[in-house]
Amino acid sequence: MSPGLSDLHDRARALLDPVHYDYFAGGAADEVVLGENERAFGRLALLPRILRGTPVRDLAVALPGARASMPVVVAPTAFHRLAHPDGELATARATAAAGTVLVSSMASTVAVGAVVAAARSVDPAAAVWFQLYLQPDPEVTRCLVRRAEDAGCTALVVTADSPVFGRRERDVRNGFDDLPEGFAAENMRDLPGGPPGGTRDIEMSAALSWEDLDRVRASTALPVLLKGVLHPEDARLAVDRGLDGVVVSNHGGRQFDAVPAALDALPRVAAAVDGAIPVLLDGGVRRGSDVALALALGATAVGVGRPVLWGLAADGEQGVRQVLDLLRDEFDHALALCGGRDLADLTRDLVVTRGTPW
Ligand SMILES: Cc1cc2nc3c(=O)[nH]c(=O)nc-3n(C[C@H](O)[C@H](O)[C@H](O)COP(=O)(O)O)c2cc1C
Ligand SMILES: CCCCCCC(=O)C(=O)O
Repeated sequence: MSPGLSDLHDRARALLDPVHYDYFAGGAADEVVLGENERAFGRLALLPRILRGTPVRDLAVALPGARASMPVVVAPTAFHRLAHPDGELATARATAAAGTVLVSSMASTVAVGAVVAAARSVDPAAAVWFQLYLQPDPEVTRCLVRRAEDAGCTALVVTADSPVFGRRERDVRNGFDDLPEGFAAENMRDLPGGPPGGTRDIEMSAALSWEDLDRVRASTALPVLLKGVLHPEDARLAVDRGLDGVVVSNHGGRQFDAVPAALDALPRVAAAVDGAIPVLLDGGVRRGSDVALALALGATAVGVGRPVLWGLAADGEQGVRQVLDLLRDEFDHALALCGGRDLADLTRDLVVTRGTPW
């Protein structure tokens, strides 16, 4: 982690309620995957090309429903008002100012309409995607999709890695199982079957299937991406079923502590997709060189989760700006040192395993 990010992390830890810090920082069970996500980047090295660069590099990338100024988007994370009173509004403004995409969590503490409005107050063309957990009651899912459409979101990201909620032992130890008084998952307010004026719980369901996802695909004209893909066969199914992108992700090590690091799962997923749709990756991205490695292994862009929360907790909108600016500068620097002019120059032949002659 760069000194800039680790400083923000230290400040965030000092400012946050320790129970909320643990919720943000923690992972499932022994937190093996949490650490592996970061260590996986350290096991690989980049093999630069020389004498083929340019002084000004093009970092922009076309994504479903968005053109981003760099291949780094803000991954969906819940409950930003626990990190800072401005919550998701601050994150949305900072992300729009950085010219990239905010994936707004269904478990946001600000309703999606206000999140999009905050982003568009900075840049009228700002792209916000809506992250969705399919709900067992299809009518609730339909309402959430409509809310995202009405808010002006430009894509949906369906998270499918949570048939049940991960065992997060820090949260169990801390007794953190509900939001404090005065905070709510605002997108869940006034939904069918919920209390009038109140919020419904977000439900995880092991009964959901590809057919439920097909129904969402058929119900909207928005691009639909699938998040939580690790098995190449699931990536192939996503292509076959007309999805618009996949996100290789183990939920930041928060769901199942027996899965591979996200980066280690990427090459086979990218091979299975074979360029048919964009492949995003999140989990453990902490440096611009991590972004370059992921792109060289087949990612179209990466998502960052916790670093954004540390920036938000440390310094609100400014802190999130700092995180995104830092990653952009570092990535641009890494691209220059690889002899790259644009993202297409980050190819598989640049990646070697550290510690073994190649
Ligand atoms: C505090 C926290 C809350 C999260 N909430 C969500 C969520 O609401 N929906 C979702 O799909 N993923 C959620 N995630 C997972 C992130 O989208 C992403 O996969 C993960 O944070 C990436 O790893 P990183 O934190 O190492 O960058 C959450 C992650 C964290 C740390
Ligand atoms: C049942 C509450 C759902 C909140 C989801 C947030 C999340 O995905 C996380 O990793 O935490």
